[in-house]
Parts: sequence; C-alpha cells; structure tokens
Amino acid sequence: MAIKLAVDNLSYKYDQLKILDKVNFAIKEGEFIGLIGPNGSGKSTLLKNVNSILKPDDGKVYLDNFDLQELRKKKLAKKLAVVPQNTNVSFDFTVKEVVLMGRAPYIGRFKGETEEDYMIAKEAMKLTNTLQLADRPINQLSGGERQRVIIARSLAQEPEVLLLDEPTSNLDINYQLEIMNLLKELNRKQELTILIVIHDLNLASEYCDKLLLLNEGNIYKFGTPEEVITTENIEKVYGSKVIVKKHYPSNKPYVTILENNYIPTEKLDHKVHVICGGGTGRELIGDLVEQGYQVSCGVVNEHDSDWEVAKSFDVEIIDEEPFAAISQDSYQANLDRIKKVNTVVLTEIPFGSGNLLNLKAALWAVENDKKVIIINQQKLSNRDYTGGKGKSLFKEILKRGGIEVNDSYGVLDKINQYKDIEGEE
Ligand SMILES: Nc1ncnc2c1ncn2[C@@H]1O[C@H](COP(=O)(O)OP(=O)(O)OP(=O)(O)O)[C@@H](O)[C@H]1O
Repeated sequence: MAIKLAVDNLSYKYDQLKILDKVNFAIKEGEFIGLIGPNGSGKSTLLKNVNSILKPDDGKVYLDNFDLQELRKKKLAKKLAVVPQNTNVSFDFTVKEVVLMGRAPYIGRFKGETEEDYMIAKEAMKLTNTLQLADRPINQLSGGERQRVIIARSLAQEPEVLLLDEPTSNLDINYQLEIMNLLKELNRKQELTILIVIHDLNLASEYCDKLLLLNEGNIYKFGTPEEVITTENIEKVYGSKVIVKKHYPSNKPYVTILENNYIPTEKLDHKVHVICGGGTGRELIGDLVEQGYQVSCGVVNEHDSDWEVAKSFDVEIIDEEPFAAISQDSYQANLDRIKKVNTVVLTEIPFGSGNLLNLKAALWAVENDKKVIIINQQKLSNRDYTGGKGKSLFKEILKRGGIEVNDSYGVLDKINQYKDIEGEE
C-alpha cells in the first residue's frame, strides 16, 4: 500500500511552549489509525497540524507526497475532511444545510448545488442515521445527534482521508459503537484512510489497525494494538495501574484500570498461590489482589505477561529465566511456597516438557492436602504437548480432589467459600 499521509520531523510550539517535538510517522492508504495519549499530550495539536489549521514550526506533512502547506484549500478539502472536537455551529442552519456545506469544495463560483450534491448529502445523512433530522435546526439537537451531523458533513466532502478529534466523546455507548462501526465500514468498503483521536483505549484497540501513542509531544509507540496496549506502555504513559487482557472474541487487548485505592491495604489471612504462565494468570492475579488475598505465583518465566502483572502488583513470584525450562531449584522453591499457602490455583496453561514441573507441583499440592482449584474450560488435549504425560498427571490431580472450575470467577467463588469456612472455624 502506498503512503497516504506522512508526518516528517514535525515540531510545534504555542508561544514559546514546545508541544510537539520532531514527530515522525506515516499512514498507508486505507489504514485506520487511532491517536491515543493522556490529556495534554498533544493529540489535538498534532491533528490541527495535519489538517493545516496550524502551521508546523518545523517539519512537514505530506498528503499523497504533496506538501500539505502548498495545497490549495479547495483541493485539500476534496482529499481530507475533519470532524473537530467542538461541533457547535454558530448559526441556526438546518441539518440538511450543514451537511450540504460539505459539498462546498465541489461547487463552482456563482453556481448553486447540483442534483448530485443533494444526492451525496442525502447518502451521507443516511449513513450517519441523521436523515430524519434533515429539517431540524442543528442548534436544537443533542450533542450526540450534532456529532453525527458533523460526520455526515465531512462524508459529503467525499474525502480520501478523514481526521476525527474524539468524535465519540458526547455519545452514549450505542452511538459510540454505531459511529465506530460506520467508520470501520467506510474504511473497509471505500478504503477511507482514518486518523482518529480517541480516549477510550478499548474502543481504539478493538477498531483500529494501528495505534499511535503520544506522550508529552513525542511518539511513545506506534504499532498494532497488541504492540501498543501493553501493561508496561500504558502504565508508563498514563501513570495508572492497569491489567491488559485479551478481549473475547476479537482477541484484541483490553485494558482495565485499577485505581490504587482498589487494592486493599489490609490483607486477608488467606494465601493463594497461582501456578500459571503465558498470560493465563493475569486476570486472576489482579482479581485476587483486588479482593485482598495474599497472592504469590510461579513458576513463571521472567518478563512473561503473568510475570509483568505480578510484578506490577508486588506479588511474590517464583520465577525462571526468560524462555528457560523450569529447573529443579525453581520447582523446589515453588513447593516451598505452596507449603505456606491455603489454596493453589492451576490456570489453563499449555503444557510442554519445559513446564511439566508446574503440573507436578499442583499434584504435590493436592497430595499434601492443599485445596487445588483448576481452571479447565479449554480441553486439556488442545494444550498438552507432552505426549500424554501431562494428561495423566492432570487426571491424577483430579482423582485426588482437585476442583475444576470454568474461569477466574469460578476460582474466586471457591476461594471466598474456603475463606468463609476458615473464618467460622
Ligand atoms: N491555543 C493554545 N494555546 C496555548 N497552549 C495550548 C493551546 N492549545 C493547547 N495548548 C496546550 O498544548 C498542550 C497539548 O494540548 P492538546 O489539546 O494538543 O492535547 P490533547 O492530547 O489533545 O489533550 P486532550 O486529551 O485533553 O484533548 C496542552 O498542554 C495544552 O494546554
């Protein structure tokens, strides 16, 4: 795909205050890019530079390899449309009139709108579900309705690139999804290239091909949602504790923000050890910590995503070097930890020769009268790469009293029951 929009070494200052500092990125034709970042990180300023409302102090923006500053306004408006953050319209135009304004770059001097202009405006209203509002004065509409009308106006421009500055901020959840679905459809069917400022990280992750994460006027990361929305990136840039899981069924990253005050300072007496790895324990570790349990986990490889989450919660970790098989020492350390806890949880880890000792640790736990809860929704046969050794250990754990549950909610239910029984004893 050809490069549609390129930002080359762009810097921008408001008075003497540097807001954007040597920003570089390129968007290919037909890409759907989300511009994310904390308040004040420079997203709107970047969009205004791309849209030529602001003139860069340094660097250039290229649209189809043409310097944007050199393009005549009408020509630019046929290629690039903007949905601004503020959708107030100063005069009391009707919706139909506002949408027709999108046709301005196509209407010759001293000429009126043609039949074709009306047809295109009507189509834009149909797409944005605003046709029924056509004769209403725009200033009497709700914020969400007005926002959809402004999107209709920009579609009437028949642009190749659409820039949107938080178009979903005033919308209720249904309209947010409706707008994002509409944008996705325009992007896929008409190959509209989209750059959208969006605060909701989960919407951004779900809908955008790539995300551009801004931090203090610099690009912190530009890549696929999987590359950008990681616990580490989000915590660094936004400064809040988060859990990043995969969202079902899209498998895109999904962020849950954990306020610090969600983590109880007083811990419960009940200790839980999570045998996990490869991201299978992330969600559960977060939930257990939030509920106040004393949590440990292992054996996990350093920098594995479970390890990252455990680290961010100061959970005790029995760890192994990155990508290394579990050593006897780590296995023993895992058993030593298990001796001290009330409950052991085995998550849905795929098993290979490198981590079979984690299954053995779960078996050891149940043989030593620990309560062992096993998350087992995905068939073991789909995640056993040990030629049957894993399966027989697994059967043994069940035979000796391991309790199966479907997911982390099931685990929390069981542990809450155990904790209450202990409290009564
Ligand atoms: N017209 C202006 N004059 C002076 N400073 C400005 C102006 N507009 C924005 N700024 C400052 O520039 C910085 C970046 O603002 P910008 O609006 O680009 O951030 P943003 O990432 O879009 O923020 P938000 O998420 O809050 O919309 C902020 O510190 C802001 O106060």
